[in-house]
Amino acid sequence: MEKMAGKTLAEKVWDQHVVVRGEGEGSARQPDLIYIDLHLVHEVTSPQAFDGLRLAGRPLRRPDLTIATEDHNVPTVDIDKPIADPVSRTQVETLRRNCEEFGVRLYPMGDIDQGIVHVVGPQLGLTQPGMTVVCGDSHTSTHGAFGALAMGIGTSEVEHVMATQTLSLRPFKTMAITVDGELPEGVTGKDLILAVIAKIGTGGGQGYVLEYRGDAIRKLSMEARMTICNMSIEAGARAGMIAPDEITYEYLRGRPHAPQGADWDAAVAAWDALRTDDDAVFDAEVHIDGASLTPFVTWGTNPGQGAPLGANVPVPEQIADETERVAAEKALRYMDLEAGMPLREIAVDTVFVGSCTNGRIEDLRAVADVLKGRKVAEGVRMLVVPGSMRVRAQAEAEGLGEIFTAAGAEWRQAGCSMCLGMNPDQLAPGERSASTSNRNFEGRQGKGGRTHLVSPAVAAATAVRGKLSAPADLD
Ligand SMILES: CC(C)[C@H](C(=O)O)[C@@H](O)C(=O)O
Ligand code: SF4
Repeated sequence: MEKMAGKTLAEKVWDQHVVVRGEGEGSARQPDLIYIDLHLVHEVTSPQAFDGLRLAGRPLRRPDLTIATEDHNVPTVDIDKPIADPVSRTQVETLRRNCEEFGVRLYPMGDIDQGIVHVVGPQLGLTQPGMTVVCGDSHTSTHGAFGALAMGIGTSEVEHVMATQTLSLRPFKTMAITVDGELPEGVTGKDLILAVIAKIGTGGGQGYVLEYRGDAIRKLSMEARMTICNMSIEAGARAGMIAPDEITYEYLRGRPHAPQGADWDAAVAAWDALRTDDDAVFDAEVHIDGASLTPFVTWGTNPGQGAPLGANVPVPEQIADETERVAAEKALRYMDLEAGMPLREIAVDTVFVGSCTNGRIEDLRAVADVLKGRKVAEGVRMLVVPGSMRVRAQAEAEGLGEIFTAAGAEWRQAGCSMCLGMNPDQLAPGERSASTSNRNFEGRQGKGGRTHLVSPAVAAATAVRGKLSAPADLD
């Protein structure tokens, strides 16, 4: 980052936030102290941090830049009743007490602004281009879709940010992921990011901030951009970013926390200047031909074990790399899949639409488009879970809720839900899902559960056919 050439988007945002530059050069350079513009908080990773402040007798440095919501542990039905599970109830009650004591704005269950932390920030216009955003949550990378430098942090760092509004961070490397050409019809941001992770691997982004660029990215909606940045962490990256443009501004304009009037114009001028300079040099570059992509699904137990829906489950003996071969064998055993079988023949018993990856309004519209006039296959349970209560309200206003219910899906309240097994929405041992979430690790959606990561359109078509499918596979 000491280059004389132009700067990348990530470097510009970083430079604008350096409070104290670390001493030394090159690999010996000490971390920089970075100012944090927005700190998002949820019930899972905040209790110890608040305890730490309390023990040290310190106040929260900037309550006005801190915002909390309840998401991981909340049930998505009967939310007017006390949470039945004692662990979840304690988590949520602790967050409420802490927020009250330290003066943090909190969106509790039942509030119109409650929802998954990474859906709530953008929807309120809290997440803005050029900001540094942190949260004790790995999928904070979502906010990079706005041209923010957004990173997941650990609990001790959460405490540091609470106490000082700064964070000690090591400089990163930069990687450009350029997607040129036009995405074929039916290919979404989710398919694109699953293909990227399959290509570079779950460790491919380690130490890097990824910048997604190219024609195909420029044409994507904010929702799709968020899906892509969200899963940067699944490639091991520190963050993912997309330069702000008219689509970003259109999304932000008029949101409750977006700048207004003359402030808006000044903000847009500053945001325009954040783009990567033409002469900037990335530490690594990856190119993807957007036109070559098709709907993409995972067959294994990490997000990099994916393939085009039209392909077959891999045959481990044919995988040259030994580590990958052993991983594939293990994954197929856990997933109970036959090597070489067509992915389209994999039958599921559960379909989950939701999460911070794909629980936004555009995702729900895509699902409704497929489900309209159709039925969820017999024996398949389908959950549609909005990422926030506002997303739910909008979906209701657009008549989507009725479409889901008429098709036989369960239309729920907002939360992380079946993305992870921290609330009542879980897979039973041996159950198999098509899920729009971001992680397919062993037991992620419930002990012994098996997960195939898919796009919302594929999730909906799979619900109708009962086997992994794209909308084009339906009559
Ligand atoms: C609970 C939280 C710490 C975790 C994360 O950091 O990502 C969760 O959101 C997840 O998706 O696994
Ligand atoms: S929806 Fe899933 S990935 Fe996103 S914050 Fe919640 S648990 Fe983590």
